[in-house]
Amino acid sequence: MNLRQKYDIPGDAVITIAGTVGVGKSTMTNALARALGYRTSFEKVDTNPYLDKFYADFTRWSFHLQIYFLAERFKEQKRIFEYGGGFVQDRSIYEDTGIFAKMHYEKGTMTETDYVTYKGLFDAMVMTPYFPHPDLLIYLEGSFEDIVDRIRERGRPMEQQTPIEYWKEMHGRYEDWINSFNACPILRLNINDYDIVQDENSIEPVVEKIGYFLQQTRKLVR
Ligand SMILES: Nc1ncnc2c1ncn2[C@@H]1O[C@H](COP(=O)(O)OP(=O)(O)O)[C@@H](O)[C@H]1O
Ligand SMILES: Nc1ncnc2c1ncn2[C@H]1C[C@H](O)[C@@H](COP(=O)(O)O)O1
Repeated sequence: MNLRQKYDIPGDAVITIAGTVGVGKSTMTNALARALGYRTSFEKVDTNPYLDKFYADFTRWSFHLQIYFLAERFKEQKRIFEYGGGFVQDRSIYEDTGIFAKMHYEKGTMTETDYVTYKGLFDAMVMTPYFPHPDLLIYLEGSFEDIVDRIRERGRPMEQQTPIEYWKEMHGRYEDWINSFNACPILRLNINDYDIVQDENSIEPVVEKIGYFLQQTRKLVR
């Protein structure tokens, strides 16, 4: 019996991993997909044609980057739908608008016209009854200091050159965002409570929590 069966997790659920840059979403996505026998859906970083340019000049490229991410995530959504679920997704589509686009607009690095255009497109595509929301959003949280250490350790050049205030602002916004998020059920995990890098078996308590959580939410919708 595998972990998915042991904890009574359906084969067709869609679990999305949310949290600030560097918190450990990709690492969790891989570990969880392996444990559950699910497929993965990753955001493209290395082949993203706008990301380097965006970090070099937020004002010039923020609209282009948001449109690119929206299109990519929507294509992934279609792929997940076509497979009939059974996916772990690295970052939710909701963070694009709720964190990034909003932050750049409010900080003055995205114009109001661009923000209104982007938000209108996002709402028309995503916030409708036709868009299947994930069965569960796992929110990874940790202290700002631990997360900045992880960004440094990973060492993506564009992120190293970004002022620390950017990560601080984002960290604060994530707390506010998750406290008012209601598009799907949320499971919060603190990064100090597991260590899937040092100990692969520490994924089992996470899977157990997911199983328990999905059973509770299934009871609620019945
Ligand atoms: N549970 C963990 N314990 C220790 N280090 C971790 C853990 N999860 C991720 N990391 C490290 O933190 C860095 C960022 O992780 P990553 O999964 O790429 O984050 P994200 O996808 O959220 O940006 C990487 O260097 C990764 O090896
Ligand atoms: N919607 C976004 N706007 C701006 N930047 C974004 C967006 N989504 C992801 N990013 C950036 C942040 C990181 O530098 C990379 C990858 O994110 P990660 O949290 O490391 O998976 O893309």
